[in-house]
Amino acid sequence: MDITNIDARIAAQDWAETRTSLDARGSAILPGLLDADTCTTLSAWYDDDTLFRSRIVMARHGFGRGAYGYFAYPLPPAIACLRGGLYPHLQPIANTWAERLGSAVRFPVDHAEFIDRCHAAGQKRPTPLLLRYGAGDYNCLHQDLYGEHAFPLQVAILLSRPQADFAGGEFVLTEQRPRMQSRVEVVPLQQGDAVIFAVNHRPVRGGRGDYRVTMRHGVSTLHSGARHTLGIIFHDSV
Ligand SMILES: O=C(O)CCC(=O)C(=O)O
Ligand SMILES: [Fe+2]
Repeated sequence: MDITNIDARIAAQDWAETRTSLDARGSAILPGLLDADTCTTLSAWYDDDTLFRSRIVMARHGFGRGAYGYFAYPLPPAIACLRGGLYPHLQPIANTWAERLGSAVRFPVDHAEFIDRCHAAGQKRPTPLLLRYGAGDYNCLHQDLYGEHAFPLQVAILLSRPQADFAGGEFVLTEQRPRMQSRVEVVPLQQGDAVIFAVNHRPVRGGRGDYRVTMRHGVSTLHSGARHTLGIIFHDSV
C-alpha cells in the first residue's frame, strides 16, 4: 500500500470547499480520496482477523444487519496515515463549531495529542473500522460516540463500486432541528469517495444566533452484492 499516494490525495482535496459544505449542510464529499487498487486491497483486509481487535455482528446488538471489525493498535500504516492526515484539516472546523455551540472544549492541532487526551480518560481502544454488508444488510441510524471525549466530525470511505459490486446500500444522514421533524439526505458516493459528516451536533445560523442540530447516519438496505466501507473515527473508545 502506497502511503505517499494517500498523503498526496489528502493534500489534493479542495479543503476550502469542504469547509463551506460542512458549514452549510454538516457533510462534505472528498471525491476520489482513495484509488481503485487501494479500495480493493482494503476490502480484502476485511477477512484478515489479525488486523482487528474485535468483530461485531450488527444484528446481535440491534444495530442493523451486516458486520464490522475494529482495527487493533498498532493501526496499519495506511489507516494511521488517513486518520492522522485528515484530522489537521478538520480540527479548525471542530474548534469553530465548538465555539459556536457554546462549548469550552478545544481540539489540539496534533491528532496524537487528542488521542493522549482520550487515553488519559480511559478511552484507549482504537475505533477505525472496516464494514461489510451483503444483500439485505443495512446500518440503522446511529452516532459513533464512545465516551466523554468525542471529535465532532468523522469520515467514511466507500471501497466498493455502486451498481457493479452492489445495489442499494446508500449512505444516509438525518438531521433533527429543534422542534422540527427529522430530515434525510442521501449522500451519493462512488468507489474511493469519502464522506465527512457531523458525529452528533452541528451549529446552524438562525435569526437569533446559532442553534444546535443533531445528526445521525446510516446505510439503506443493500439489494444485492457486497459493499465494504472504511470508517475513520478520530476519538478512541472506552
Ligand atoms: O457503511 C457506511 O457507509 C457507514 C459506516 C459507519 O457507520 C461508520 O463508518 O461510522
Ligand atoms: Fe457509524
